[in-house]
Amino acid sequence: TRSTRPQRMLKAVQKNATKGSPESVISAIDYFCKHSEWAMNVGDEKGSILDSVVTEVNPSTVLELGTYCGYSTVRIARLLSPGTKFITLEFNPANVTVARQIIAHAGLQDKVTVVEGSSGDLIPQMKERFGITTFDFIFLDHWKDRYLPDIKLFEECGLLRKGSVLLADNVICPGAPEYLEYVRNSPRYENRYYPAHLEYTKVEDGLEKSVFLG
Ligand SMILES: Cc1cc(-c2n[nH]c(CCNC(=O)c3cc(-c4ccc(F)cc4)cc(O)c3O)n2)ccn1
Ligand SMILES: [Mg+2]
Repeated sequence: TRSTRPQRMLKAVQKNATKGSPESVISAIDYFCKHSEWAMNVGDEKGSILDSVVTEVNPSTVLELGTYCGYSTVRIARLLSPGTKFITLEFNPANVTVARQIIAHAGLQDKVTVVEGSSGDLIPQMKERFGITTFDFIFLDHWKDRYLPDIKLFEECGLLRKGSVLLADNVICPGAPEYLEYVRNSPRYENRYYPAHLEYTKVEDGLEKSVFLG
């Protein structure tokens, strides 16, 4: 049967990227998405903003929602200090398989744990299953209608501390209007919007950074 887009992306990484080089994996995926097939990776423009925020926060605990093929997972993991606890959640089991192979090609398999499942089920399990107390950095890049319920879940589960940084992809396209309204009207968050474009296109999109004030 016909291969899937993530499987074709993995083949492109295995063919074109140097094993053990995160930068070459990132470049190979961006090349594939620009010249072969569009795919919903955060991309190079928004990826550079992600890089700058991760570097600024220098987190000890990281959660990514929405692994997809592991592109942003590789971008984040390559910047983390040794000993950082990094967990990424992916709903689609076929994508989990592809992501683990792309992350391994980058040589970053020991830096991150890829967990299959839905955010609503897994967030309440973070403390008991992974020994997390709070997250220093959270990258929201999963189903856009889950951004709002999941930030409320983080608050309810006591997974945020004063200074925790949340960075949300796609707040314009596909959009997360209820999430934006919540964080921008809540006295408990300090927000900054980073204008950009939908990955590999000229369509308007952006990232919203929200710092939890406790
Ligand atoms: C509930 C739950 C869910 C998950 C989960 N795992 N994997 C994902 C991926 C979600 N990502 C997207 O849907 C997404 C879509 C577009 C897009 C698509 C089509 C267009 F025309 C324009 C833009 C662009 C993007 O940048 C995106 O990130 N979610 C993991 C855990 N729990
Ligand atoms: Mg996204």
